[in-house]
Amino acid sequence: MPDKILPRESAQPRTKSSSSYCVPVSEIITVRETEADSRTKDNGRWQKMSQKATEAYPYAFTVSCVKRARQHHWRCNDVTFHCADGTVCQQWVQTIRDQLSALTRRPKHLLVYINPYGGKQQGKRIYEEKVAPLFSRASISTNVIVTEHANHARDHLKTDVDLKKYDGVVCVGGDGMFSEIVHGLISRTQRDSGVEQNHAEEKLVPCGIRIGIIPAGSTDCICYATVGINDPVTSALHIIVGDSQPLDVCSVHHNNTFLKYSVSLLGYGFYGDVLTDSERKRWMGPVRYDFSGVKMFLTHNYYEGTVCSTCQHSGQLYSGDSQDFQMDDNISSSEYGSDWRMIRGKFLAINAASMSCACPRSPKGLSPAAHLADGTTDLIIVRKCSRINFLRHLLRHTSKDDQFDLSFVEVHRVRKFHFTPRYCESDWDLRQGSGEAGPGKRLFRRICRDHPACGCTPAHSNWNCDGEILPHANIQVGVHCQLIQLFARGIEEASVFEDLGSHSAM
Ligand SMILES: CCCCCCCCCCCCC/C=C/[C@@H](O)[C@H](CO)NC(=O)CCCCCCCCCCCCCCC
Ligand SMILES: Nc1ncnc2c1ncn2[C@@H]1O[C@H](COP(=O)(O)OP(=O)(O)OP(=O)(O)O)[C@@H](O)[C@H]1O
Ligand SMILES: [Ca+2]
Repeated sequence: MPDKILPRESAQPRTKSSSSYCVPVSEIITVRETEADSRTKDNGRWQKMSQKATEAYPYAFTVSCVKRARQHHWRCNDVTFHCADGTVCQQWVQTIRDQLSALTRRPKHLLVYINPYGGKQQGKRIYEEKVAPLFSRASISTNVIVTEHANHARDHLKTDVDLKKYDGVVCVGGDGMFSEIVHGLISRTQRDSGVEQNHAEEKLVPCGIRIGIIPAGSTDCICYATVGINDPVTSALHIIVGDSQPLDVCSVHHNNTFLKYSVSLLGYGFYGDVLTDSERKRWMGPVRYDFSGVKMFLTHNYYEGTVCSTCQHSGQLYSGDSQDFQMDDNISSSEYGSDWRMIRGKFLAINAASMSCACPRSPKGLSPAAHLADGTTDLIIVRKCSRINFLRHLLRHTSKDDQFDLSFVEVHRVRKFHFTPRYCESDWDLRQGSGEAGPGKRLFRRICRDHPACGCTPAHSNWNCDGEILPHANIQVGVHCQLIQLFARGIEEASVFEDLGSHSAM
């Protein structure tokens, strides 16, 4: 490597001294020859070089690289290096370009879908102003499609696209838009491999193409939980450097019919009701969730039914870290066999979190220790309790206190679960031996369900499946380990932000 090179002093914290600057090649976005001007823009600030120095080092090149900022934000930082010799300068630029082209995990061609109506309806502007210029600097070519209706992206991916032309699919929008991409790609992959999605026990084939998310939604919990922040520039940079993060996907079936896939939250009761109520208030934007959240908190609906879950996988006993979680005394050998745990009762919420579900409302999320890619989902069961106790549980999502350390909350790390609402359980009353709800009472419950104005608690809620309402309460869920890959790397440790000198390459 050429040795006569003088970096501009920059405000980058990684600078070890005024004459050395370390950047891992894997974090370089691009390099270009620049005018050796006495005024150089480094780190967004104009810096002046002395006349003498400019004369001694008349050649320059600029490296654009990742710079870490607070709270997991990434930014693109320009550092200009000055050389005495033009050939040396060119050699540097060529060497860096060669090193960059040897990075095979970086995408070159991307298919981008923009939802112009997600979140605060800023998707198009965010992409054009913040993301497209970065992709173009990184020499990534794009095919951009602005969606015209719901499920446009999903159906396009399912049937029309030649996926071989692309190294990744990017969505600009929220969790709902991401869900469209996931459904399109998984369905396409299964169809191409001859796998029948309607069979709940079928092993699904992993998708071969990575997905990027540019956050422009209302919750953006997938971005928050896999990158650490919902910031468009940060996500664009993770795509450019070619990060990979596998993700588990839950399949949801009703009898032997496929309903949906879920990657973040499957929530019955409270989160199902919040979503159902908030869909009618879409015009409010992201604040609709807070409005409906308060309303459903005050309504305090509870639902009866049975949850059966297992942490076994393909006939082998699961030996993961489920002992981290408190176990309950509901363990029973049920009709499913002794490996299944059956929990019956009245619930305020049944939540399956396949990732932490961290979001701006709850930076630690619904299940702070959930794994992104271990083939399990965290089943959180909140039994019927007083409003004040439920509020204690909710409030703990926003503080350091453990939201599971309450007598009416339990959590199990599972690979499969089924839920049957009470009104679907034909033999419930026989098993209870109470005769409490005979045919007359059942008819009454049906009338109540059909006429909510009577004021009693409704018989069933809806499932919130990653922000989409599911029409069936009775569902079977299985986790498919690492079915998809994201352009992300999981949440970086704080130490990465403090000291980067150890993996330098220049
Ligand atoms: C007192 C403050 C308590 C704050 C408790 C905050 C807990 C928040 C947990 C958020 C979990 C988000 C899970 C992500 C799910 C996504 O797949 C999905 C699609 O984007 N988003 C939603 O369904 C959107 C779901 C949005 C749910 C918002 C719930 C807001 C609850 C507010 C309750 C207030 C009670 C106040 C009583 C006076
Ligand atoms: N052109 C479009 N017109 C109407 N709806 C669309 C269009 N494109 C996509 N959608 C649908 O809009 C819904 C919401 O989009 P998105 O997830 O991007 O935003 P959000 O719901 O505000 O955010 P979040 O999911 O993070 O809460 C998705 O379910 C998606 O299917
Ligand atoms: Ca998981």
